[in-house]
Amino acid sequence: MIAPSEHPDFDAHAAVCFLHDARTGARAIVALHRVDPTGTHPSVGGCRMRDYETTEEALGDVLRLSRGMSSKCAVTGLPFGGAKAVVLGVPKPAARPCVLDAVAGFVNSFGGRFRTGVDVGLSASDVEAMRTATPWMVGTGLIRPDALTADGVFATLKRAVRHRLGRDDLGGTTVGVQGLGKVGLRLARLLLDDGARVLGGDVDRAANEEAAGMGVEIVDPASLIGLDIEVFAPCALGGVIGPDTVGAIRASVIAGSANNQLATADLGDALHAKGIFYVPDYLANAGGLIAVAMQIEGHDEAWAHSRAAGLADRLDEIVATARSLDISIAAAAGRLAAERLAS
Ligand SMILES: NC(=O)c1ccc[n+]([C@@H]2O[C@H](COP(=O)([O-])OP(=O)(O)OC[C@H]3O[C@@H](n4cnc5c(N)ncnc54)[C@H](O)[C@@H]3O)[C@@H](O)[C@H]2O)c1
Repeated sequence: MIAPSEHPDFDAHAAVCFLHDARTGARAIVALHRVDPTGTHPSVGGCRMRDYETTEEALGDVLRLSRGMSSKCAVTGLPFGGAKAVVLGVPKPAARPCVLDAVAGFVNSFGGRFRTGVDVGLSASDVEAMRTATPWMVGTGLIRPDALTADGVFATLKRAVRHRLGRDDLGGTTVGVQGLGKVGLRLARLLLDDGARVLGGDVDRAANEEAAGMGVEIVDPASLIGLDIEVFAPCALGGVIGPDTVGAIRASVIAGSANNQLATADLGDALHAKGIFYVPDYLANAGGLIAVAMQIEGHDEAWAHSRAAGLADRLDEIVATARSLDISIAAAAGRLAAERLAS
């Protein structure tokens, strides 16, 4: 396997640590992209569990996701460093508690400099189980991160619709939600309540059934990106907008919760050239981070709700920069994040 520093997604990460637990066979990687040198603020990011095909694939995922967390902290003005954990392989149910225990011990070894919580493949009950082995699990406060993530996506999606389509409410707007998990399902509910027509799809049949019961029109999730919809909301996994798919997009707005939606950073400019209003994923989905900040810093619920709603105002600032410099929204957000990280 190549050294982390030679991986194309390595971005001068502060630390990349590997777990290989001999007792359980558990394997995990923690990447700390940026750390607070004063030790005042921890580095934060969720813990993802997936069946990666190779260790390199998992390494690339954790390097990109932790960098995205730093961008998220920067654009939201939160003082944490970006980090992430990935667990390599979904264990059989009988082995799951032991693997979670080993991963929790790994998290513990960072002594609080790394805080983590739920991400794809981990449930709230998994996080509760890990809390028995480490006090550094987050997202267990009064507001669930996935709920606030959906609220933030909804707020930025609506603002993007105002910018691009000139509408203040979603009545009659057609939105396609790809992935109907914790975030996608709640987002679908918010969209329906606002009058949108919601098409959605998930690879999981139970998720589709639950969404259909709410009024979502179920379609093949892979086809969603090319459908004649006005808004595309990717809420499954990353890389959904790639060089091969960008040409097929007919939506005018893209706003969703999935991390790393663009397979490569230059696709933000390609979307802009097509007249597509792309809300940078690390802004749209920053609600989860706000829920975590609320818990770490001891804020109240009103603070968290107002910060999540305020993501739409952050989008306005980014749009103003993009217009004044005649660059894409993705490029303007990238500049803002880079400037804040540098300072
Ligand atoms: N939960 C949070 O607080 C949070 C915060 C920020 C970003 N995100 C990101 O948002 C996305 C969704 O998070 P979540 O918490 O809802 O996860 P989740 O695991 O609850 O839901 C993901 C859903 O996507 C489905 N899926 C997987 N592959 C798919 C495919 N190819 N096509 C369609 N559906 C597919 C899964 O079956 C699942 O139902 C992830 O990318 C996650 O990293 C989540």
